[in-house]
Amino acid sequence: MKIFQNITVGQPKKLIKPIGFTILANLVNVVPFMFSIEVIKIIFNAFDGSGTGLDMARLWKIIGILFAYMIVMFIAEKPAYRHSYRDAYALSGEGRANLAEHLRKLPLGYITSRDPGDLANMMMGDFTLIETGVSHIVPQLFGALVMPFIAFISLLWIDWRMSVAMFIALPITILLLWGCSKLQKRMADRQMKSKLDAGNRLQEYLLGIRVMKAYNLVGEKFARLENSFRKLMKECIRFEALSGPIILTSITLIRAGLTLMILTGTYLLIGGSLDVLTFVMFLVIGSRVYDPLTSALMKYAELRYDERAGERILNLMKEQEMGGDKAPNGSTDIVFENVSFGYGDKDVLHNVSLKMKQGTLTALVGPSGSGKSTILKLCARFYDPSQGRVMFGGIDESTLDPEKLMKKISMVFQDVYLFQDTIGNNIRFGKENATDEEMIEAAKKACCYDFIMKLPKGFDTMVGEGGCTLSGGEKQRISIARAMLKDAPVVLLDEATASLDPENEVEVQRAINELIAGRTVIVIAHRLKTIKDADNIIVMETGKIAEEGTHDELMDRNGLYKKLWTIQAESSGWEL
Ligand SMILES: Nc1ncnc2c1ncn2[C@@H]1O[C@H](COP(=O)(O)OP(=O)(O)OP(=O)(O)O)[C@@H](O)[C@H]1O
Repeated sequence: MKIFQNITVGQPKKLIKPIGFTILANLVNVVPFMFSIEVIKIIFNAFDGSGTGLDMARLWKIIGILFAYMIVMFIAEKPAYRHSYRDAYALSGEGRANLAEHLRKLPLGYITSRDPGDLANMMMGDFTLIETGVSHIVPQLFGALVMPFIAFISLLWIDWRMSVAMFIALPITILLLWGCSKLQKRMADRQMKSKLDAGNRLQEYLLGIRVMKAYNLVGEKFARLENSFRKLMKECIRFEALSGPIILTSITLIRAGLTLMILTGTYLLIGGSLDVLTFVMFLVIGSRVYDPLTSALMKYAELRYDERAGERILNLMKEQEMGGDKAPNGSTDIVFENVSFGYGDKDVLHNVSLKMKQGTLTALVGPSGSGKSTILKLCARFYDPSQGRVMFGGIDESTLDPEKLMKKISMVFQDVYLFQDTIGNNIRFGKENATDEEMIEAAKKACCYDFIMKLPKGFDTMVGEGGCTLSGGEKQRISIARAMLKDAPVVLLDEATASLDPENEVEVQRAINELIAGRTVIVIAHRLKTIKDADNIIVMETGKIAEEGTHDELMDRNGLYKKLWTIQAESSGWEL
């Protein structure tokens, strides 16, 4: 059934053990109940005026059995619990890891189009719902049906009329719950959306608090946050207002079975077709038989959340990963053949053809938004082109295994992200099994050794979330050390020296020169002075190649490059 498929994120077999153990536990719980009926019989026989004495021997035997039962239960319950929960936690643990792995393999375009808060919520919140669903809610619902089922079957033999009266409401209740499930699912959906929206608003509020203060936007942004909280509150109340009556009606229906049975029993007793002992037995069973079911029903509404959580995860898992299984060959020539590409509906590159030869330095220049970063991203196969081909060493990149391709490429971006880890480990992301010597060597070449050694714990110093405790230039050099350690033959570089102070700029430039020596390099240059000696300069304009050539050739051509060069030279006081 789809609900079990969803709740277990496609592994319904993981429900077998939790349900099995819960049913077993409920079956075993029937034992003392059966014995209490036996005790009633013994007492009844002793005091029914027939002169039979109290069967003490039998009573002691029952007490002994119940005592042994308690000990066995105590010993057996622990492993049963462990087994049933282990599968649920394994499911969410493995599921989270699989989802993270899957996200990594999806095209970057998909990830950036999704809300990060939504993805994080799926990873943590939705899997927690799955855990509870698989370990508690589904097994408890199944387990709760065991007692009524056994009681119904056994009581049918004793008196079918009483049994039917007692249980007639149960199938009606199940039908009612099933009938309302679609509506509940829709409400759970709306509530989840509001929860997500409130989470995003909160994240925006906390991250942007500095800007809000600076521009006096706190009132406006707070109103947005408050509205989203209010909407969430409304959705929660709406969900409860809908679920509450459904659950209460179900519980009332079930309890009505007891009243109906008493009515039937009284009628039959008066009519002489039912004896007192049987009536008392039904009364005792009727007062207890539905207890587990009513308490499980209280949690029934949660099942809808769990189902939706699983469905969201399954839908994400269905997203197509980037294909390709070929390995790159030795060549690192990169060629664009009539490449067009856009982000969603927005066309960014139009029929671009270019060649970046192995061992050369190619510079991409052009106005902001002309498509330079997009070319770098296509080189690294963060996306596949919508038309044309990107060839790496003569092989179409869309047929290459993305991970094998990335082994050949180092990237240094402007916005460096450092993980919340030690500086040493942040550099080691370049090469996991690097020795300390290799790491230190890379740090020295990237001009970051000296400042790292001045930090309280050197390479063991923790970097704050997002690397906020280091300056922009320091973060840049750490990312260069990382790329240095990776030692890939191709370097993609988004030149980041423009925003640095002069001292940091010199250091970063020295580090970059070390990194690119002898490799195939594609660099986005914001300051043309730094790429004057490039083997080839590609000038981009609105997603097309406007010009191409060496610095001298482009200067002679008197086109966009010369115009950009002149503007920069005038504003910075360079000499032509
Ligand atoms: N993830 C994205 N989603 C949607 N549009 C994007 C995305 N990334 C870039 N763009 C758009 O694509 C166009 C080209 O962007 P790109 O970053 O390639 O230009 P660029 O030349 O590198 O600019 P800059 O020099 O300012 O970094 C821009 O209009 C930009 O707004």
